[in-house]
Amino acid sequence: MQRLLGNEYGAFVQALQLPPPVSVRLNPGKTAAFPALPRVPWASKGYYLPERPAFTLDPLLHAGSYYVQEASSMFLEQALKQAVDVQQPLHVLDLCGAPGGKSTHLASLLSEESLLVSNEVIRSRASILAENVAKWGSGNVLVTSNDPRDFCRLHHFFDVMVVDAPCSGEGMFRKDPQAVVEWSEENVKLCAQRQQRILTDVWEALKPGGLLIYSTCTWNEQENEANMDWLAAQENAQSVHLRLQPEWGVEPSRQQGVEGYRFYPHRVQGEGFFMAVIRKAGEARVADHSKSKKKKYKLTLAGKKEQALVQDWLQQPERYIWLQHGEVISALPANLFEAADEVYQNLYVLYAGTEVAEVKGRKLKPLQGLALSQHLNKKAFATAELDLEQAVRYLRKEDISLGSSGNDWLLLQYRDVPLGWAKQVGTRMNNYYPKEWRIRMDLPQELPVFDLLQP
Ligand SMILES: C[S@@+](CC[C@H](N)C(=O)[O-])C[C@H]1O[C@@H](n2cnc3c(N)ncnc32)[C@H](O)[C@@H]1O
Repeated sequence: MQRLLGNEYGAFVQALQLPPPVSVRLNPGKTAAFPALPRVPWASKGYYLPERPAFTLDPLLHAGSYYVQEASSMFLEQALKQAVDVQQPLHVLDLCGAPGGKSTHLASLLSEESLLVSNEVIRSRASILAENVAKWGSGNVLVTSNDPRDFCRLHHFFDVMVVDAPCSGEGMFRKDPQAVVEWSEENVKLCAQRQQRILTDVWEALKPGGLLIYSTCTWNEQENEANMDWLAAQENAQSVHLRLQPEWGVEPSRQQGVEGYRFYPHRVQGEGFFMAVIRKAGEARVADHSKSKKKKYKLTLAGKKEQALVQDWLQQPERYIWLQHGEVISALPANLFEAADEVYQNLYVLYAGTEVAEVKGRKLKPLQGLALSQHLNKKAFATAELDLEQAVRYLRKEDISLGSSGNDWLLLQYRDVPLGWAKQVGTRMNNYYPKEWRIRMDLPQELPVFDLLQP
């Protein structure tokens, strides 16, 4: 580091002793709030908080109104906005997706006609990714759990690929003491080799003219510039230049042909991070979304009766195609059918679009994905507003009582933002919050009040 930083090394070491900044990114599909907080300069919805609150006790976090994300990582927004026309319908891959920071960010930046495939190879982590994607509620994401090598089956499929690679984590040293314990020169070498393998494996799935956005949370050159130069030389790919504002403090870097962007804690309010963007050789082509007549599809449509029942549960139902997988009915933007089917043919899909309902005999049970969808038609359901304590107890999957009676599904909300479903049975209320998602921490005597989304 001393070699890389020269006379800035002292300031760098000092910054490592300071507490890491806390930042969040708001979900524009769920809140129009403009909090009176300092902004993350390179991300339109990123804000710094003065200290780290007990986020777990804020119902709006569980509702997907915001995501707690380290600020440097939000630079992805600049790569995407500067290097791609995000108004176009795109096929985008987030290869190393869990827990979902970059995927939820991508979901907010892409158009509704775009398909985001959000992948995580480790199955247990893929479930957390699916949970965060469902909470974000954009409805145009397929969550998959595959090894990078499986993506070669999707030949020239993606316009953009984000590879936020597993790395030696030097940039996380002040946030995660375990990263310090695990660091060794040998591990850096192994990480660099694994990254090369991952990049080689997925390259085939990128369209000619497509973009690769590569990032790590480490500083050594082997895992960063050297890897990008190696790939660009091997594949004849071009470096993509991003414009930086001097006040951001982001440092451009270059070993050979590819320009990278470095984030140091003494220069930016964020953790250590590296990003580079390269373009695959060849002509860019717009994705063909037309439906082929001869093809045998893997996706099955929901029956007419079921479709009729769920139709008005989403706004603008004509935008969707209604799928049925086992007992689950999901909605997918209709223009994505062909592309989604191709993904289903080749990969293991864990979550698709918006999970709307489960077929229970002749009845339908609304699902959590619907409650948290940005496109939910609230008018189709009875709603009830919870106070903070009721909301937290609901999210702990405790029994709560609102003193009402009835016999129907209730959409429970906190500050007008949906949290999930309950079913009234007479005066009793059954809590349908997903068991795996429940808050497990013990409650303090007094709950903190969050004003994060207040102006
Ligand atoms: C830096 S993290 C991704 C963070 C995520 N992009 C976000 O913004 O929330 C790297 C991810 O790569 C996954 N991973 C580990 N080994 C991998 C491999 N061989 N191929 C692909 N992904 C791998 C890890 O499980 C981890 O979830």
